Amino acid sequence: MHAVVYLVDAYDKERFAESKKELDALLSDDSLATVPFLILGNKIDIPYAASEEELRYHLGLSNFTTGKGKVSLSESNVRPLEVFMCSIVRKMGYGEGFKWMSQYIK
Ligand SMILES: Nc1nc2c(ncn2[C@@H]2O[C@H](COP(=O)(O)OP(=O)(O)OP(=O)(O)O)[C@@H](O)[C@H]2O)c(=O)[nH]1
Repeated sequence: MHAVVYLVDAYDKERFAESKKELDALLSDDSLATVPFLILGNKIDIPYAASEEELRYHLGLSNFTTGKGKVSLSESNVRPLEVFMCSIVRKMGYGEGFKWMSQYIK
């Protein structure tokens, strides 16, 4: 596997704990230890949806993301991981996420 794209419903706040549990299981999977993780917070077209900061907090990623834009991690042992907010129905946000992720796929 070259990458993981993890799509979270940012509107479904009651299930953030469940999302965190699933994500933690993937993050601790040895076979995925070096692959980039793109976390997408979907449904931001709905006003009640969580903000990026809120989603990071609930998924336990507040101090864990590696930076947007071009961040070279090849010299380090750090796994690329970033959160991008999106609305799939509005076709927005995820393009930036996939672009970010593509720089880390060998
Ligand atoms: N408002 C909005 N609705 C969306 C978006 N993306 C998908 N949906 C809608 O969400 C519905 C799919 O429901 P979800 O609950 O997200 O699907 P799921 O993840 O397969 O189901 P669960 O595992 O039960 O969460 C469909 O009606 C989609 O049209 C989005 O960006 N904005």
